[in-house]
Amino acid sequence: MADTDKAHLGPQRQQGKEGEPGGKEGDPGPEREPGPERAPGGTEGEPGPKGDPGEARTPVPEEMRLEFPGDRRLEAGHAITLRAMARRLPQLVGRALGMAWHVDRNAVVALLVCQVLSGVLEALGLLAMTGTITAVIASGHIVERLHQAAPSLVLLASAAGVRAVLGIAVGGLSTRLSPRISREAEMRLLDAATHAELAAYDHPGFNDRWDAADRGVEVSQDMLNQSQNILASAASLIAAAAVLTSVHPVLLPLLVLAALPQAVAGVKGARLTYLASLDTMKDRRLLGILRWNLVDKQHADQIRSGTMADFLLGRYRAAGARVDAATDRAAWQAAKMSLLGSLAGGLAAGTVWAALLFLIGTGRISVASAGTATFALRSVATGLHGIIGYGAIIFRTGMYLDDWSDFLDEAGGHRITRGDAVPTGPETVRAEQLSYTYPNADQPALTDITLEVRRGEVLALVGENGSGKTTLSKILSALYLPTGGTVTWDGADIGTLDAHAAWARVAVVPQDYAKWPLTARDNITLGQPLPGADVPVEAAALASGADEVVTALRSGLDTLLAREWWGGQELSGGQWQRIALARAFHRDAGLLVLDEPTAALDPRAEHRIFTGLRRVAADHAVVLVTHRLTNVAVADKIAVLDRGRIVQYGTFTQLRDAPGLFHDLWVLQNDREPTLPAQG
Ligand SMILES: Nc1ncnc2c1ncn2[C@@H]1O[C@H](COP(=O)(O)OP(=O)(O)OP(=O)(O)O)[C@@H](O)[C@H]1O
Repeated sequence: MADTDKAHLGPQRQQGKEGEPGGKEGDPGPEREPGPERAPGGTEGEPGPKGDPGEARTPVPEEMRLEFPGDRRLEAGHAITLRAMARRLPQLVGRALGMAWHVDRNAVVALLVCQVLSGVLEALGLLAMTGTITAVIASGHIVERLHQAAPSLVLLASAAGVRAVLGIAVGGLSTRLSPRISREAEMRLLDAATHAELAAYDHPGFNDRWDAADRGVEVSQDMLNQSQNILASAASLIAAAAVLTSVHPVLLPLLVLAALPQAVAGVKGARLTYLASLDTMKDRRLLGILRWNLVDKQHADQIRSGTMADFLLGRYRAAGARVDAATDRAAWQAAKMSLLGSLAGGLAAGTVWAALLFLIGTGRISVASAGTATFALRSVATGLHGIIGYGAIIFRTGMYLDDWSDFLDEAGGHRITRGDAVPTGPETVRAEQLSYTYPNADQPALTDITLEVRRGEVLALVGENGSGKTTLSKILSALYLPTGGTVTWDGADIGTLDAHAAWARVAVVPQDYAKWPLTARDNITLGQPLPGADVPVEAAALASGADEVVTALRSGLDTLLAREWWGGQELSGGQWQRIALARAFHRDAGLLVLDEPTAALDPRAEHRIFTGLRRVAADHAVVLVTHRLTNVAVADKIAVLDRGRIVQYGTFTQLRDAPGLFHDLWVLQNDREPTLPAQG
């Protein structure tokens, strides 16, 4: 069986948070945050091209480094503009609040109230500024002037104090909401992934989309902070703009114009960062996979015995260097952009200040109003800067979240869209001229397969490596749908069946069975106990030989099977295989698929399985995949596969005694005369 799932979602997600892919490391990183004093509680934080089979190919060494689909990169590059950002900002803030609303609506209401209050208080504070300045610069005795300024000063101080408290409340509410939003986003993503067709994993694009969506989960918790920073900036901007306009109407439009260059630079910076993140996605995934393989217990012995650590670390270093180089390039370009923006912004700001001086000089505004305008100008500038800066960040976050929601909409492009018929049985599984070609494969893995297995029968699939046995067993059990021909269960095409209901009727022991870090009982029942409590579990364990394993466990069925986990116990390879068999025998299924079910078993345990198989077959249609030809004597029918086609079909004795592939393999397997040392 070709193990295509080594780089699957599991390990990647596990490293996601601290390492890679999609982790923090190597991330081009968020842009520097604008206006830290502004926001209460703000935190940031194909396979190769399918060549023409007729063409001669130049062999290219295939590194674990793939190219990102160009169209998506282009799309993203074009999408990030100032206008697009202005259009999307309210939508993104709405989305963040919507997600938060779903998680905890009371907290969202409280958050919004705090923001509005904070804006109102800022406006009051600025207005109080005029009273204070007027009183302080008036003529008269200092005590009298201070007395006159007292109400404004009290208002100013109270507004600042209450705003500080509101800031703390907003911080607390965000801390409460953010992780919950992230978990909700992750739950939805995991749910979508488990509702994708199994074949999705064979499409290279699926992993890309998963990575991008996974990134969306990571940033989802930042979205609320970014939104509320924008809201805070907007609230104080509106308050200060109102005050500024009351001082003189020309000041506000001038200031908005002055902020434009920095807005453009901010958006361009966000675009560069996002594109760099897309460019490095494959290498970041590679880092994650390498990291996982370097520390995973399953490979720890082979890394040592194969002295592979230096080689793998070298690969890690090279991929990391590529990520760093791309990140540096983006950072350097963004810095240049930012410098230009700041220069232009500085010139524009100078114009605003000159206008203010002009207004004072020509007596159009009083000195007290000019004082207020100075503070309001600063507030408006910080507010604008906040909206632009956080806008650019949330815009980028929004792009990751788009990837996330796209994945949810279509389960990564592979949502299961089969029928809704609920199967019983199946009593008869039949393949008719079945063919199957893996995505992006040049050759079909199966061609023109016609066979049948009924309840009470054992059908064996034999053939050399890569002949298509595992693929066929996956199609018969409705895990894959054929790309040609049909597979029917009791006459119903498997494409018309409800997928989950169909899988509930199948018990599979795959070559690489899962070793769940659960108790022995849960490892057998898979969390789906049958009526009768432990009685069916014990019966399944007895049939598979797992009874001996369970008896030897410290707490029997209650023992946790995973030594890395606190209190767990570890099993040997063969002991695990007995548990995997018990799992299949326990299932209330009509079709039983056994793919090399005894590869790890000792002769006694193997004998027990095969002598018991006829009993098991009484209630099941059994498909048995094995290379041990003595074991297929138990089968009613044997299909011999060669390069995806059935080349022989018959009973054990018919095939063994007739010339053909089965006979050849049989002879080779039994050609084991011990070579005696030469007599000297
Ligand atoms: N996920 C996949 N994507 C692309 N090709 C695949 C995939 N899985 C298997 N194949 C190809 O399909 C063919 C049949 O593979 P399959 O695993 O069904 O063979 P098998 O007879 O079970 O082999 P083995 O005896 O080694 O387990 C092989 O050529 C293999 O390379």
